[in-house]
Amino acid sequence: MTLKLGVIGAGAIGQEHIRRCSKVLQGAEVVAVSDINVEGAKAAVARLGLNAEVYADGHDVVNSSNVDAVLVTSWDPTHEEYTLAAIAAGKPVFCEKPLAMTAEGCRRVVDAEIKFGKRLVQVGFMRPYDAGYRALKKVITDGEIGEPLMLHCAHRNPTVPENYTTDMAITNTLIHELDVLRWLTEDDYKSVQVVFPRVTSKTHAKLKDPQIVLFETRKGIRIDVEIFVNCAYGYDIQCEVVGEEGIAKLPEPSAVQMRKNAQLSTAILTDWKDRFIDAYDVELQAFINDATAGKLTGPSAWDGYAASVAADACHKAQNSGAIEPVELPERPAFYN
Ligand SMILES: NC(=O)C1=CN([C@@H]2O[C@H](COP(=O)(O)OP(=O)(O)OC[C@H]3O[C@@H](n4cnc5c(N)ncnc54)[C@H](O)[C@@H]3O)[C@@H](O)[C@H]2O)C=CC1
Ligand SMILES: O=C1[C@@H](O)[C@H](O)[C@@H](O)[C@H](O)[C@H]1O
Repeated sequence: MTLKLGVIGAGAIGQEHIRRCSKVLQGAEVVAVSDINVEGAKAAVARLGLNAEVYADGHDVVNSSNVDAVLVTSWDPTHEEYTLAAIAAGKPVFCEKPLAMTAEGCRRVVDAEIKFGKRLVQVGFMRPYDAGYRALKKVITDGEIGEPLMLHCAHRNPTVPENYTTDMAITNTLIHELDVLRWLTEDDYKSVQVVFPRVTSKTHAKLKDPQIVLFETRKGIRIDVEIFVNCAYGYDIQCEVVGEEGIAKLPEPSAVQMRKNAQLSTAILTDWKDRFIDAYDVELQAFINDATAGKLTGPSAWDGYAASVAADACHKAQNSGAIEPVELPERPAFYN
């Protein structure tokens, strides 16, 4: 069976996901695409040589009788609305991160899904599908470094556009760590503080950059995450786990080592599309397989909610400068 996909949002990642679902992965076909920029969507469909309907309104994609499952790849503030619409239509939906702009919004999705009575939502947290993070988790769960005590992490982008603001460093960027570090440590956050180092001259008035986010987990692990989205030199994701018996570090992406002009060097990637290209393939193949089988198993609406509860606390901490509690309610049995 071929799963017929409708995609809402044909920008950077929308086009990447349309390409991989049409040209790389098995078992799916993109039959409908929408974007408020209809001409852009038409151009993307034509470039890939697809035979897909193009709509201006994402709800037409959700409600098309030709569409079996939906990918939401439009701007962050539109995710909740389209995900709720897909649930109302009883269609599986892969929603890019964040699931919603606030924990309250994510909770509406969780409640709608529970009311529907079956998992329909996978959130686009791709890092748990990344071979490097999976290898790091295995080292931890195999007990090779003893119990984790501290994590030192960094999320660095070379640059961001003018419309990227201080709060987006949390909702749009740190949200990946908020999910993957829960998954890695099998723990939840207890409290958070945000501190602002000296501001880079490469930022603009509405973005304080860099930021350091400090967590304590329920088990007492201390985590620091540097978010630096105008770091200039590359796209760089770091994660080091300090355990009782040793240290484990996220592997660097593979790159050829060069000896040239009296220098030893390895290139650093500059684009998120390349850094996690394999992980995106694996996460979407999993969604296609699971949606076809009628049983989703990837990052859930609850995971989206848990990340957003922590994100809300981070926003509070950005403004207060204080240590703020992260209060995640007990996970409903539906998500066990
Ligand atoms: N998992 C990951 O690593 C990544 C996830 N993302 C997420 O994917 C989403 C899209 O990001 P990008 O592609 O980088 O942004 P983008 O700005 O390149 O593309 C977004 C597209 O959505 C369209 N759009 C906006 N509102 C819409 C609406 N109501 N209905 C239909 N289309 C609408 C825009 O016209 C634009 O073409 C964001 O939510 C972002 O957080 C983005 C990059 C990487
Ligand atoms: O999700 C992503 C972008 O939306 C976000 O803007 C970047 O900061 C992240 O590194 C990237 O993975």
